Amino acid sequence: EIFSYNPPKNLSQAIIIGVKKCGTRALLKFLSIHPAIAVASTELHFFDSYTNFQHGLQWYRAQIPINRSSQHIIIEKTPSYFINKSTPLRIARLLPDAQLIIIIRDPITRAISDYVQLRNRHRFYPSFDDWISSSNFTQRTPVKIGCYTQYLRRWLKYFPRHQMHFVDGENLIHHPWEELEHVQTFLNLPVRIHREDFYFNPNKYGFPCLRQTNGCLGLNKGRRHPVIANQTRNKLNDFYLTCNAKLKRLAQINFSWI
Ligand SMILES: Nc1ncnc2c1ncn2[C@@H]1O[C@H](COP(=O)(O)OS(=O)(=O)O)[C@@H](OP(=O)(O)O)[C@H]1O
Repeated sequence: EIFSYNPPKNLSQAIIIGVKKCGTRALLKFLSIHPAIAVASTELHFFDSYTNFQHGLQWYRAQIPINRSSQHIIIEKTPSYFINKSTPLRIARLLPDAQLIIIIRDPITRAISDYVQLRNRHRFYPSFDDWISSSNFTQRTPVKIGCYTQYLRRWLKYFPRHQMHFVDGENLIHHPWEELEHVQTFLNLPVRIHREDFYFNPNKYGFPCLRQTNGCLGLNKGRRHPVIANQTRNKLNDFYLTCNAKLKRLAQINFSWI
């Protein structure tokens, strides 16, 4: 039954499939100001949860209400899709034409961001440097995720490269309008999001916000990061060197931090 749903004509779907802690929320929020785009306000976890998946595509689509008649592209973001084993096949079966948006950033910064989130949830937690000093540091999920190619390979089995778009999460912080222009072009949309739509907020460590009410992200985004030792950085740099080189080839991208 769930495979028999026919999407309404003229409605296309894009999904921000990840990556966790790379700026997925900022990207979705910024895209939501485009007149043609409707977004899901929460992470839907439809394709990575067996229970949610049983609700079927009709349920999924109902989670993304269309508020304006101009809206014809619906977008949701669930960062765990990128690393979830079942998700690529499920999306390929149900939404074979979906456009996949993948935001990635410097894996070291990403690992620190993931670590800060974990530390906030636990009362006692080792420092980042101690955490990386252990011999099995590459097995820690926050470190592993930053080796993006391991997961990207799986996606490329189900989707051609031209159905994917990579966003530079570092540049989204410094020049959001540039990254958004690329996304709008990828989605075949006229460019409606411009430099004037943004300002940099000194109260949010200089992160960009939209020039509108509630235009900044919430307090759980843009957290303070710990300063890390050179030794830690070098260790992570060595680990990510091969991953990044593979990424450059596999994704055919050339971001400044790769
Ligand atoms: N404009 C703006 N405002 C605030 N934060 C911004 C922005 N752009 C990118 N970022 C970075 O996004 C990081 C959080 O990424 P995600 O939204 O993908 O996190 S999550 O996976 O949904 O938890 C978040 O990570 P932390 O700095 O560790 O909080 C930010 O570095």
